[in-house]
Amino acid sequence: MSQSLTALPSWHALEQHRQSMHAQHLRELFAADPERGRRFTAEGAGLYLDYSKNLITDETITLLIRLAEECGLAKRRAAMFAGEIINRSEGRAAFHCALRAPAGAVMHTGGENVVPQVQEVLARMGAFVDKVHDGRWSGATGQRLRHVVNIGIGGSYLGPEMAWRALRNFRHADMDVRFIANIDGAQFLDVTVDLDPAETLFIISSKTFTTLETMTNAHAARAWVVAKLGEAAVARHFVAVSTNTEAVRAFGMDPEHIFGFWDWVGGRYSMDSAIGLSTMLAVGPRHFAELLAGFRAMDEHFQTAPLARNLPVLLGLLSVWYNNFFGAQTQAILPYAHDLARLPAYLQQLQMESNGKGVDETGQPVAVDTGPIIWGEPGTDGQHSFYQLIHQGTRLIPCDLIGFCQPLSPLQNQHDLLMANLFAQAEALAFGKGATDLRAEGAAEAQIPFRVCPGNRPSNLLLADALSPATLGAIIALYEHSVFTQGVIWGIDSFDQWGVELGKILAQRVVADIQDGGKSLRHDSSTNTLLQRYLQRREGS
Ligand SMILES: O=P(O)(O)OC[C@H]1O[C@](O)(CO)[C@@H](O)[C@@H]1O
Repeated sequence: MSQSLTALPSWHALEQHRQSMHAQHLRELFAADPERGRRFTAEGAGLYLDYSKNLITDETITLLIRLAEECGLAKRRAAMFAGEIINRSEGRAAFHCALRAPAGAVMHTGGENVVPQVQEVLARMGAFVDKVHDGRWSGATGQRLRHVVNIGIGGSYLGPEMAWRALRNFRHADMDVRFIANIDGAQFLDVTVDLDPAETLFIISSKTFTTLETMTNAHAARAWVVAKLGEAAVARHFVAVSTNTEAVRAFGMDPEHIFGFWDWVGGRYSMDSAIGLSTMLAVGPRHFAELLAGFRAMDEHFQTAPLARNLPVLLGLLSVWYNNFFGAQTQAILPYAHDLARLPAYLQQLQMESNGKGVDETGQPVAVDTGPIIWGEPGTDGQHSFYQLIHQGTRLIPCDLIGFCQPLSPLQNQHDLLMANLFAQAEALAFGKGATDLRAEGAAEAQIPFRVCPGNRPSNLLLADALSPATLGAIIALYEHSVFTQGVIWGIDSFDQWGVELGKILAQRVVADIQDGGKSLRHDSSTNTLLQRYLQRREGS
């Protein structure tokens, strides 16, 4: 696919069109078209996208849409929603859209309508959450379980942690949710330091139930509970979320306490599956249902809106535009919402694990760059740190700025100040400030080269009314489908992640080497020397 990608008529046309964009500046594009800020907008699932401050013209969008058509986006999208095996290297469907299908919908994969199973797990989750909330499910000593610790990593952690923070205003009054992901004991000790095992419920979240970090932390948690409450307490203080029921049983957990999901749910696409149990414990079943409704609304928009007005398609194609035609290597996610502090980290896995691929679906090397590096921090913090490089540095960094009209945490006029910064940054990025304006303001001539902000730095601005559960669901599904759109253009499998396996296997070998005291080191000279030094010095002096 990717060999022929560069041979597509639309790709050629985009290359030529890109040349014609060299001399264009957003200042002129806006001056030439007073309607630009209204025309280059789209709406769906409660989200308003202003993409007018991108380095685009009408022709750019026409050509990008043509590219999507020539790459068969509509057909690939239909295949995903039909539960076909689109994750070919793993022989699986990527059917996360079935997780938010309404009860009664019919969605087949592998010849089976999976909606009843999804609904059954959701109902079990809801019943369990209600019991924890009203105290019918208590700890082994009869005390209320007020603290939930989710043990999981990657897709079994980033979504739940992001949602715990994002939905701060919707939390059940006395639920405290914490997360242990890292195998570094520092995190376990830090998270549990002030917890009482008698009031703590652990959720062991792992699709495979084999992940070293998660299994190690799960055993540490088990020992921590057993030390205070005895072996019999495990059943009251541990539940599991996994597709691997056999392994959960082997861990010693009652099958009744397993909340399952399916191999057609990728880890990084699983926050709306049972992996969201900690989210449901945090915000309750009703808000969790609203979160799913937000995902669903964006699924519907993605399936039905014309490509040129389709939010995920536009975002995905704009990413391709900068990645492949401007050589942009990174993309910044800048939420102007403190509660979305972990969104950049969440989207990092979603985008980089999905589209960080060097071969196409047929196993041939790709001919063009694929997934960009995703990074970011909430505004306004980032403004006082790395925005300098975005405004005046030598690299082009397309930015997604995200804001909300209504504050859920009103404090004096601070929301207006926050939003003023958001709008001002988008303006500054696009239009900058030239030497003429600086001179007119009386800037010292010697300072002018340092003070000029060239502008012409692209951004999307995503605006929603409030950071509600439904809005969060819509935002996540927006990025899921944007990532999908990009993957279709590049012709890659966005749903496997073979690249992370090698490190896992080598780590197991190194663990064995450390355990036998380095007697038979068979690595390269660098690794051997590092291990020897570590073994000599790890006890300290
Ligand atoms: O849920 P599991 O199976 O423990 O895997 C955790 C994470 O590890 C990965 O496989 C990558 O190492 C991710 O894709 C996944 O989200």
